[in-house]
Amino acid sequence: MARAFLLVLDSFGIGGAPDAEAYGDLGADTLGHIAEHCAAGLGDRAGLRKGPLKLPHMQALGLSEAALAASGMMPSGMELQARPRGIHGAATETSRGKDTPSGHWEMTGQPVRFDWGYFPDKGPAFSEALIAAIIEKGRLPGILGNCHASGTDIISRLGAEHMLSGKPICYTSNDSVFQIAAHEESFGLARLFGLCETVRKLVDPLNIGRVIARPFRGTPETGFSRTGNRRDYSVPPPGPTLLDIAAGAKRRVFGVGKISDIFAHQGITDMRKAHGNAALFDATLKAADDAGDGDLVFTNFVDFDMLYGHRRDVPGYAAALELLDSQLPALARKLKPGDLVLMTADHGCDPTWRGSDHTRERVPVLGFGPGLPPRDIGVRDSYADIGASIAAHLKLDAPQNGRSFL
Ligand SMILES: O=P(O)(O)O[C@H]1O[C@H](CO)[C@@H](O)[C@H]1O
Ligand SMILES: [Mn+2]
Ligand SMILES: [Mn+2]
Repeated sequence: MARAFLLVLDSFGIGGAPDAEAYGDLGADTLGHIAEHCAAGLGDRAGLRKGPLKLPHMQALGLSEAALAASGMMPSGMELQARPRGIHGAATETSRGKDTPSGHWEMTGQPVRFDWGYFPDKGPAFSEALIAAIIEKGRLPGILGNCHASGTDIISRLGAEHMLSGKPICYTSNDSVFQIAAHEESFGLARLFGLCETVRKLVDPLNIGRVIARPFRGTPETGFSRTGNRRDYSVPPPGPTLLDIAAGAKRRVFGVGKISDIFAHQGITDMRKAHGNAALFDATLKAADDAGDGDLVFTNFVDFDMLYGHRRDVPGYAAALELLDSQLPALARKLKPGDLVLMTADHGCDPTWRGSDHTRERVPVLGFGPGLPPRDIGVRDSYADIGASIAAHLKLDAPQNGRSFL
């Protein structure tokens, strides 16, 4: 039994989703395209990284095998292992949304079988009635934005007007999200969080997955940048997840990073916030020190998605993968006999793809632990097999969906 660690490399898809065409994502492949660009010399950035993508530890576990199984193609510059050392394979998403909550809930045993509400990307995104209610209940002079946008673009475009007018910047994407960007000082952080709670209630009837606070700082002269105080207001998962089962069995469930937000704080006993992938890794190591037999440590590494995938930044994404890969031995050294580490992703966000949204892809499933035998688990037909396997490992009741591969 010992402990289980579930590491989500947010948006680290490996291509090959059988339904990608329906999302306009046929051929999208986050790993494959990063590797291809790096091999062609298009992943270099002075002072950051250079040359082909190097992920020796994930490759040793069987990442190339997983990618080949998922997409039918080998990532450029990566080779098959004579003998992969880890659990390796891929998983296909059954939930219809290619968003963060759908991916995380499915991997913990609750696929999303309903359709989320989305806002249109032609014309105004939000209805007049919704805007009027937000203005009234939020006591606002109005709103800015009201469109699909990339969050970094829209604050550089509207940040100055926001500071002058006091109107928050409201925008969305192809995900089921209502995002609110506001200046931490001129608008106020607490006020932004309060507004998000108000809007959360207003968009509940529209079945919107998340309201997201996007605080930023800066001036029109120096430019604006987002801070680490992002907060997600998610609806709760559609049923009990692996986290609820573990917490109900009196196990500790460490939610590192935005995990707690994604699960609307349900089933988390220890919330550990950290800003940036490096700090998230350190927080995971600290949780490894604190977790006891039967406990679960669940970390989301958000930078892959937020800083590099959505920003279509190949060198940044490649460097972040290489950093995480280089840190894996430090986690391995913290493991005790019987521990299990599973690494996966929640969706893709191919940094070479058009637009700035997520991409429908399969995800890798890699696993290791002291004495854990290597195993090809093939292509799983739902992410839910991940949660089912962790439940089996921790000797917990099985979640409602998924089949254990252990
Ligand atoms: O462009 P930013 O604000 O980073 O937004 C991105 O982040 C949202 C939530 O993760 C996604 O829906 C996508 O639109
Ligand atoms: Mn995500
Ligand atoms: Mn995202």
